[in-house]
Amino acid sequence: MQPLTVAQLRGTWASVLLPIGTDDAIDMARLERALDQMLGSGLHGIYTNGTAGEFHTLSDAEYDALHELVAGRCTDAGMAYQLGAGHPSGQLSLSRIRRAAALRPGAIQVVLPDWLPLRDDEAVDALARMAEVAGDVPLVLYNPPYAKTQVGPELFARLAERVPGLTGIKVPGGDQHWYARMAAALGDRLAVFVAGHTLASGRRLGAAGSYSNVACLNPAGAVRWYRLMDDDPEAALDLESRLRRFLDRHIAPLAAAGYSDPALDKTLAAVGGWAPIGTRLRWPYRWLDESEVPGLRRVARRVVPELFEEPPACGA
Ligand SMILES: N[C@@H](CC=O)C(=O)O
Repeated sequence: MQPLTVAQLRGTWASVLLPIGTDDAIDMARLERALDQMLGSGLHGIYTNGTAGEFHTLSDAEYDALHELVAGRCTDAGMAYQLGAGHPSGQLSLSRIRRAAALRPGAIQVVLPDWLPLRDDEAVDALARMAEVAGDVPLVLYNPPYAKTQVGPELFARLAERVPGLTGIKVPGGDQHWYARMAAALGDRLAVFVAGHTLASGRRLGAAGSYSNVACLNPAGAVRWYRLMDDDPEAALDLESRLRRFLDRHIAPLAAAGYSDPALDKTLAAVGGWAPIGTRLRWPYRWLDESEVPGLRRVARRVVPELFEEPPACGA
């Protein structure tokens, strides 16, 4: 596909989640079924290899097989796609960026080298080299709260200035002061993507879109909510506050109990029940037992029914 410009980088993007078998291998048949659902859901795009996509567990062979599959299916369906090439080792990232770029995604998501925190000049150097390897495919810098190098508005601005190939960032977001600092530092030089469940309020403050946990819950529902943000902003904000209540009361305690982000995102997908992904994670991470899902689903369907207009495709 064509490289995505800052202005084109918008909307609700859904993570490819990996169905994992009891042998710890990726179940490609179930993955195909999940892709079928995602490709028919009206998403702005699909991406791979976020934390939710368990990028930190993939061998090179799995990385290549997954990316050939996703790039091929998206191209055939006319769906926009981004490929993740993050890796805690900068050297291994460069190799993944090179292979991802050959599959012509709209952008490549990267993380900064992550074993040791980087000085600002090292972060600039890392991203500049990644952009050089990506060639004409733009980069989106993924900087989650657990990244060793935390990038603030001023460093994002410096990265945008020094690395023209950087078009977007994927960050948790923040309060109105955070958005004001980001706007002052960046202007409209980068597309800012924030946490999915904050998108209705975030778009009002300048967010361009989300790599969305709401799309984990229900891809088609997340798209309907995005449209509601334009058609009826007050109703979209009301949905956001109910969604935050559900997450605060029912998902945040799982995080507090030590479940990882992919465990939470896969739990959301199981609650949505739109594809046979399952809650299982790859070794050594713990996942929520599927027996917990029906109770969570009952609550979610009561609190945010708009996200579940169609019946679940599969049961948990
Ligand atoms: N943080 C996520 C977004 C989905 O929940 C990711 O790993 O991409």
